[in-house]
Order: sequence, then C-alpha cells, then structure tokens
Amino acid sequence: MGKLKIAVQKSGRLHDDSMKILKEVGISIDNGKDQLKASARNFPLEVFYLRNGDIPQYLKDGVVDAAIIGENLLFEKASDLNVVERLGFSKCKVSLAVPKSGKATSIKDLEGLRIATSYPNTVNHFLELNGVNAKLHIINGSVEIAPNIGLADAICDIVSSGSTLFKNGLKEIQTLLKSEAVLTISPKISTENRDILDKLRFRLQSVLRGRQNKYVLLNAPNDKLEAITEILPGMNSPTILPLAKEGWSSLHSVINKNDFWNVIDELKANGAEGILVCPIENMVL
Ligand SMILES: Nc1ncnc2c1ncn2[C@@H]1O[C@H](COP(=O)(O)OP(=O)(O)OP(=O)(O)O)[C@@H](O)[C@H]1O
Ligand SMILES: O=P(O)(O)OC[C@H]1O[C@H](OP(=O)(O)OP(=O)(O)O)[C@H](O)[C@@H]1O
Ligand SMILES: [Mg+2]
Repeated sequence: MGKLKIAVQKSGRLHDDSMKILKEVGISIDNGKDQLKASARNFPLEVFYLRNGDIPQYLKDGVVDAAIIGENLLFEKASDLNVVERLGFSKCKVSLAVPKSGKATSIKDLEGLRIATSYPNTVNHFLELNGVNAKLHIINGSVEIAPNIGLADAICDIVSSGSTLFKNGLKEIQTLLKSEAVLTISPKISTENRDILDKLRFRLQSVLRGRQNKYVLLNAPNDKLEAITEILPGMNSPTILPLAKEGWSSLHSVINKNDFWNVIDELKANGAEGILVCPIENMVL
C-alpha cells in the first residue's frame, strides 16, 4: 500500500498546531527534531518538514500529495489549489497599514506610494482590483520596520494581535484577506492516495467537530425538563436519565462552545443545577 505524503512547516507558526492535530487524529509520528521526513507508525502517511514558503511549489509539482499551510500563502503562491479542510488555527489577517500619523484610510489612498511586503502577488491583486498604481518593495521579514527606516510609505503584512503594528507606530487601514491553517492537496495526487486522504479528512472532521462542541450534563427537576430542552440551542434529542433523587433527572447534551455561555443564566433560572461542561475529543457523525 502507498503512503500519503503530507507537508508540514518545519518550524514556525504552523508547526506545533499541525503536529498536534495529527496526533489528535490518532497518528503517531516518530519525530526526530532534525529529520526532514518521518513515517507514521499506525497510518499510511509520510510527513515532510518543509519551509512554509516552499510548500506551494511542492504541491504543484506533486512532490507532496497534501499540506497544512496558511490560507494566505495559497492565495499568494497557488490560488489554483483547493482548500479541502479549514483547520481553525493560526488565524490571522493580511492587512495594509500606514504610519499612525498617515492620512490614508484605504487602499485607494495608496496611489503612487511605496508599499513594503512579503506578499507581492496578493498586494498586486488588490491594487489592480482597485485601479491603484503603487511601487512594491519586496522584503522577506520585519516588514513593519520599513516605514520607520524610510523604505516605504505603507506595508502589507500579517496581523494577528496587532501588537507588531502598534510597536512600530503603524495603524491598519484595510484588511485584504482573512486566513487560517488549511489542508490542501496537490492536483497530481493519485487515486490510491486520495483514498488515504479521505480517511485522514474523516478523522480531522471528527476532531474539529469535537473541538467546536462541548458535552453538557446537568440535573433538573422533572417538571423543568421541557423548558430546559427548549433553551439548549441546536439540540435534537438530549439524553434524559432519572436520578436517585425522586422527581429529578440528569440531562446530557452536546452544545456548540460559542453558544454555551449565552444560555447558562437561562438554564439556571429554569432550575438547572450541577452543570458540568466537558471537552469532546472526537465527534463522529
Ligand atoms: N502572528 C501570527 N498569528 C497567526 N498566524 C500567523 C502569524 N504569523 C504568521 N501566521 C500564519 O502562519 C504561517 C507561517 O508563518 P511563519 O512566520 O511561521 O512562516 P514564514 O516565515 O511565512 O515561512 P517559512 O517557514 O518559509 O519561514 C503564515 O503563512 C500565516 O498563515
Ligand atoms: O499582530 P501580531 O500578533 O503582532 O502578529 C503579526 C506578526 O507576526 C508575524 O511575524 P512573525 O512573528 O512570524 O515573525 P517573522 O516576520 O520572522 O515571520 C507577522 O509577519 C507579523 O510581523
Ligand atoms: Mg512570520
């Protein structure tokens, strides 16, 4: 049987969470830190540890079948490749910023100015879309310093917390893209390896669904069960078990983690007690 070749960033922002999600889908990888390639012990998978910036070309050439990569880099270097799963980590934006005292408030105000960036294709795409002419300075890192050293009037780079912009006296004027880590595939992947990829995707979907939801257990008097069931959003049919205490039941359900805190007060007001909220490792549909 063949092996699915998957590229993961060797070191940097995506590495740890990429390895973590592979572990959570039950794949054990002997991970010698200096290895550039490692095989999984219990799944037909080979991991290639590569520079993030090199991964799009490896995908296009079919050197690897799949990769975990930032969506922003796909837009920059391989917009023809498909995203097959959004993985929910390394969330960031690609934004334009100018010095705090600058007058520009959008891309339209950058006509004739100099923009420093590591993402020239992305910037050019949006400049063209807006009919703006600007001069790009392509630099590979520490882009935010460019206006301070007189190299550029504006920058385009990744923004997450915004602290790098703040520290360099810059303000964001426009978000061009939103990004997160994604699983993407090579157009040259074989049919055999696509089957392995489908197995991996099935596991990833179960883990991601689990991360998005919480298992909730609560106790309530029997006459309140109907009201409580109605409060819990998106619930098909909760499990209801009688408690040893006469007239009381235990209600078990799954709830989206974003919804839980919104309904907690209502649950309590309707007589729910002893509410437990537990993480879910896997949710297989
Ligand atoms: N501050 C951040 N917060 C969240 N995600 C980020 C942040 N910076 C980068 N990312 C995401 O992580 C990806 C990898 O970024 P990182 O800085 O680790 O690597 P790189 O310098 O782009 O690549 P290479 O591996 O080629 O050196 C980016 O493409 C982006 O999707
Ligand atoms: O909004 P923030 O939370 O400050 O994050 C944004 C910064 O993070 C990234 O740099 P990184 O730390 O990856 O360094 P690099 O330039 O060496 O890649 C990015 O290039 C920004 O500079
Ligand atoms: Mg970086």
